[in-house]
Amino acid sequence: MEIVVPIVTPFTSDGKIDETKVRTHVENLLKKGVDIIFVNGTTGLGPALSAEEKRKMFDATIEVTDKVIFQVGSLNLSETMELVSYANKKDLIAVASYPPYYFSIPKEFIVKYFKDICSKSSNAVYLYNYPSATGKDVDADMVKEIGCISGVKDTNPDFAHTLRYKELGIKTYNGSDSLAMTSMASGLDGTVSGAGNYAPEILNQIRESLRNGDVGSAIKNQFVLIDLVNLTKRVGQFSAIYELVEEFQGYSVGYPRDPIYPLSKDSSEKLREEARKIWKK
Ligand SMILES: O=C(O)C(=O)C[C@@H](O)[C@H](O)COP(=O)(O)O
Repeated sequence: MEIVVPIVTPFTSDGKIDETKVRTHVENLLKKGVDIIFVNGTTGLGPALSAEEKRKMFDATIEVTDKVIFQVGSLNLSETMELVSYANKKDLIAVASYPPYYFSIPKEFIVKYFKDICSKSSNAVYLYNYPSATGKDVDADMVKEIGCISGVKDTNPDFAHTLRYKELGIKTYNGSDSLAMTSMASGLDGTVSGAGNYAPEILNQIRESLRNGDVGSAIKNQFVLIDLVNLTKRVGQFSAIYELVEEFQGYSVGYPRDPIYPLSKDSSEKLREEARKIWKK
């Protein structure tokens, strides 16, 4: 029942990565029971990061822990390969990648993309499958055809789709916050939860309740998480997370970066007030 958090990327007001804030955030999450840090994911605005910025996020995180999944994917394979090679010299759990997104490409290209990454990587290679964001579904049959994927984060409301990967005997996580409890209760290896940035305690409470057979409490906390996530989606999920980390964890993780605009002062205050009503810490 692992808790994996795809961390935010803390930017300064002029759009640079603030490595000190990365380390502070990672240290706190580990203290709060998070097991693995996923860098350069969706919540980390991965597709908006340059290769150098992805590397910076990875370097800042591995200063604190080697329990890291390093998302390296991009639409420039040579950049991705540079990051894979860079990771070959480091200690981490795995490199990961979403499939090439935006462009309509044949399935064979996706298979080749992951085979190319595997051929370069001395680390485990994980798939980040997020069909609603990338427009591509690299399902269990494709993973079998690729033949070298040893883990997957499947952000998918279709839990049966996620279970199919587990049949392959690979590390399997679901990346939907609304399925955090199900992911931990169902024989997957755990949950990947963006909400874990600001509410790691809730994920831990769900896990402890499940370990104690207290499904009632687990579901109650899952509903709190769902309500918080739905609240963030109403104002801009990826900007709202920065606000709620400060509100609930007590430190700043800087700002998002335009065009993922920071919330206005008024929106931030309203969000925080609503969030405190949902989660009476
Ligand atoms: O930020 C990441 O890399 C994640 O895994 C979480 C991501 O898959 C996404 O934010 C999940 O959104 P939903 O809970 O599916 O609305």
